[in-house]
Amino acid sequence: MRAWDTEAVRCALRLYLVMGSVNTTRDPVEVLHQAIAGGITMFQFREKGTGALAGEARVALAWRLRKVCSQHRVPFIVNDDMELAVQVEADGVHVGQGDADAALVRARIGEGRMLGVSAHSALEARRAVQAGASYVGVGPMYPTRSKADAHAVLGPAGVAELRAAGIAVPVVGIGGIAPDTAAAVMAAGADGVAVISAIAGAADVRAAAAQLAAIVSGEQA
Ligand SMILES: Cc1ncc(COP(=O)(O)OP(=O)(O)O)c(N)n1
Ligand SMILES: Cc1ncsc1CCOP(=O)(O)O
Ligand SMILES: [Mg+2]
Repeated sequence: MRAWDTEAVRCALRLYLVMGSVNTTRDPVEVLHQAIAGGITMFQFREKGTGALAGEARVALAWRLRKVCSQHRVPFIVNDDMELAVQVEADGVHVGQGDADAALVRARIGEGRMLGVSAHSALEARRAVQAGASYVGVGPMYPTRSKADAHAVLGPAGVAELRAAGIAVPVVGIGGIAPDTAAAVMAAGADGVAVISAIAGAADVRAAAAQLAAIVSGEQA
């Protein structure tokens, strides 16, 4: 299992697709192929919400998506479920403040995997780092329809607050991010943006990913 040092994590966070079967009307495997072709740098399997797969069907989809990421050397993260992450040999897990305790997840997945933790304040971010987080996900940056129980909108100021408090770990912004807002999240101090609908819901997935990849790399305004 590849060890994920801080700079490798920072690079992986650049353009981070988060998706499950409920986030697209197409085959998620094909969407992932197109997103990788467009330039995503990490993928998170987030199978939750109304209509989400469960049981063997969920595990089977996780394996299919995991194999696509392996073929293209794109890091594969599992949302919430540390046992599924271990089962499908994921590169990491992402948990929120209402999920399993970050320190317990770190102990379960070992030091060779990434641990992402959601944070809505510098205090939560500091506690996540102390628990062993490899990166923190901060949001929602903007209003989102992809997470029914989202925290109050923070805006890019939520990222700037962490940096002003001296939080130096890799940070990714998430929530309602689109081509016209991604640059502001990066300018606030994020190392990358995490998106669901801006890519998974796009008519042309590859083009949507490529546009965001150009923006976060500074090649396009
Ligand atoms: C990269 C990233 N950041 C934040 C989240 C949100 O996680 P969480 O607060 O646990 O909410 P759910 O996604 O589990 O509904 C995330 N998934 N990924
Ligand atoms: C998982 C998650 N965590 C905070 S907002 C959000 C949903 C992001 O989805 P979208 O990019 O479609 O707004
Ligand atoms: Mg969660």
